[in-house]
Amino acid sequence: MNCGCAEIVTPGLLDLFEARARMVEAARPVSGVERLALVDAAGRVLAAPALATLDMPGVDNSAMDGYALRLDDLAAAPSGLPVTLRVPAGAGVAHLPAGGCARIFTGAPVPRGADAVVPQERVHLDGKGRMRVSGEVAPGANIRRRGEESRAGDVLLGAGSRLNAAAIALLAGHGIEAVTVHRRLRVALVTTGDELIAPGQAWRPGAVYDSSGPMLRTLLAGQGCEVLDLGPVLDTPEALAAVLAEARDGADLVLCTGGVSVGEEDHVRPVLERLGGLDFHGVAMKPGKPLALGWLGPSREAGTPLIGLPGNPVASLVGWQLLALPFVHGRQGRPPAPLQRFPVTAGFTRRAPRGRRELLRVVLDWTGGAPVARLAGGQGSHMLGAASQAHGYLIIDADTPVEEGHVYGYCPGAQFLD
Ligand SMILES: Nc1nc2c(c(=O)[nH]1)N[C@H]1C(S)=C(S)[C@@H](COP(=O)(O)OP(=O)(O)OC[C@H]3O[C@@H](n4cnc5c(N)ncnc54)[C@H](O)[C@@H]3O)O[C@H]1N2
Ligand code: MOO
Repeated sequence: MNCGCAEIVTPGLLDLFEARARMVEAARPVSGVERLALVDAAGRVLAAPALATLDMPGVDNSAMDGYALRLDDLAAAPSGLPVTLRVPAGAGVAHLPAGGCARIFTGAPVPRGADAVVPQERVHLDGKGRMRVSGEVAPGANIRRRGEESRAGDVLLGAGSRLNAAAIALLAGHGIEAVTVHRRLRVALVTTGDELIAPGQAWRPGAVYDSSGPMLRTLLAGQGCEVLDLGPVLDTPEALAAVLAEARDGADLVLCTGGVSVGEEDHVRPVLERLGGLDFHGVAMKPGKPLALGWLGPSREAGTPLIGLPGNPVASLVGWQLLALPFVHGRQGRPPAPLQRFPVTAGFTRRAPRGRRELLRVVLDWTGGAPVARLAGGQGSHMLGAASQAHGYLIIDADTPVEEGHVYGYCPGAQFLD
């Protein structure tokens, strides 16, 4: 399957991983922190480590619904132990009287003196309220020990950690009510193109409904960014320069789509060079080739960074995920993360991408018990259908054909949502 485009080998393209490293290197964290209630901090990035307030677990407690006992008492009472105590979750730490055992529930404090918990499935209760156990019981069985996960004062999450659902739960479990987080990143979004129209506007031949704008707004919102929406902009250098000058003030990053290729209607690069400077332009990736990083303002240090994503929507998506996202994370104070990849077998053949790495939109088929990558649909960089269905990308090195049954690097899409 191919998009029918002629393959052009462009000299001087930056290697994908080199471009990613340049993005990481260029991304300085923004200053400014705020104190937020934990419940309002989902998706935000910690600006200071979060410390354990308690030993976790706070007390020895039961991992099972069952019976807490002393192993010595059990060994000494072949006809069973009387149930002399009942410990529900929420009870304080009791004492287990010698010669008896305690009915206990998951999470309830193990009474002092008990050295094992037996799950109720392994217990027989006779008519006299005595409990007998089948099988061996190991010392410490089914007891979650105080402090086995962390101790009071330990670092639970370092500065730079994103507060995902599990992180929120971890801090909530320590009774933490408020956290210090980096302020939201302000991103100015500029879509370019005379052809772009918005939903509700009448379509005419040649017009294109703006799909990258809504896509990028969704992606930015998913990263907790504040979006200043400044598009669509007409394809003239004057219109673009005016919008970029406005975008520069008050944004931590300007994200542009379209107009970044080499035609005379593509003004991003020349305007960027006039209003600031260019770090790089052109990456050996397919889709996503004409991606640019630069800055608006007097210098890289004092200016506002700009990432120019290609106009084709799938090129924009891939450029965002592999290159813009690590930059956004760096600006948010998150540490760089490696691109997650693992080997997966291709279930199709395909001609070699010329001169650049190709990121094929694939789904993983598990029907044979091991994953096999299949094309998710048409691979043109204007074809959003496959991108919307794909589980991830099969990464094909430049000038390497895809052969069915051979193994290639698979890059899961879920990593870009974190
Ligand atoms: N002679 C060459 N032409 C092109 C090259 C090249 O190397 N030499 N590279 C091609 C590649 S690869 C890509 S990717 C595109 C990117 O071009 P631009 O970034 O300049 O994007 P535009 O020309 O403005 O638009 C391209 C395409 O995408 C549609 N588009 C743009 N914005 C949106 C949007 N917000 N929503 C939906 N669709 C959008 C636009 O209508 C065009 O069809 O350049 C190739 N050309
Ligand atoms: O091949 Mo472009 O990079 O269409 O995205």
